Amino acid sequence: MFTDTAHEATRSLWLASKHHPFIQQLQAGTLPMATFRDYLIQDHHYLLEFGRLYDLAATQCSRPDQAAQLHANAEDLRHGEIATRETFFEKLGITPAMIANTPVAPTNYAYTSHLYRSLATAGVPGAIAGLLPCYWLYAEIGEGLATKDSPIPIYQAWIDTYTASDYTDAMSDQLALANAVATPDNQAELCQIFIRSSWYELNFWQMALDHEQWCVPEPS
Ligand SMILES: Cc1ncc(C[n+]2csc(CCO)c2C)c(N)n1
Repeated sequence: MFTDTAHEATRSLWLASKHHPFIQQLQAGTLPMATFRDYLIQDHHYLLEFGRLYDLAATQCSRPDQAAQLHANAEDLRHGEIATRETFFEKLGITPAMIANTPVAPTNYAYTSHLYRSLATAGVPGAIAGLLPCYWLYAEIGEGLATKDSPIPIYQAWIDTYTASDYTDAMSDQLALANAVATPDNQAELCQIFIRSSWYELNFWQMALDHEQWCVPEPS
């Protein structure tokens, strides 16, 4: 099955994400709040692209049932993760202007560009394969973090998002969708896309930890 092969191929990358200092410090409560804030702002930009890509993939999908699932995923994302993050922004005093004035960091830009490229080069199955690690890796990270509470309530609230049962239940639908669009002909390409997304996931933690910036301001 595609998802088994892809999971096996990314074992060490996922382990590196699960053990990344960002995650360890989040659980220990030692992650600087400025780093968490930066992560949330970058991730907001990321999640908006994620939703757009689901909608775009849905418009290109020839199977009505799969198109409906992709649209539903986009809606669930907006009502779920994106809405939850709004409450974090309120608690932390992060305003829409602050978000709008923060440029998308290089790794974030490259990651979301990879997702669009996957749709462009490998069609709807490519987009689904590219988006799958985002869902699945966070579920596994949440599972790993569930053993011990973080002493910082907002860090624990972040962790709780990915251990909630409605989130983990939705996982099986995502896995089924990925296996439904994988074929003997596209499986190797989908696996490469999945691996690259997993690699970007790892780099995304490091981007937040480093407060990654462009060397010169973005052209406007
Ligand atoms: C860099 C990054 N990767 C993955 C996720 C997690 N995530 C993104 S979309 C989605 C599905 C619906 O919520 C999930 C779980 C994130 N937040 N940021």
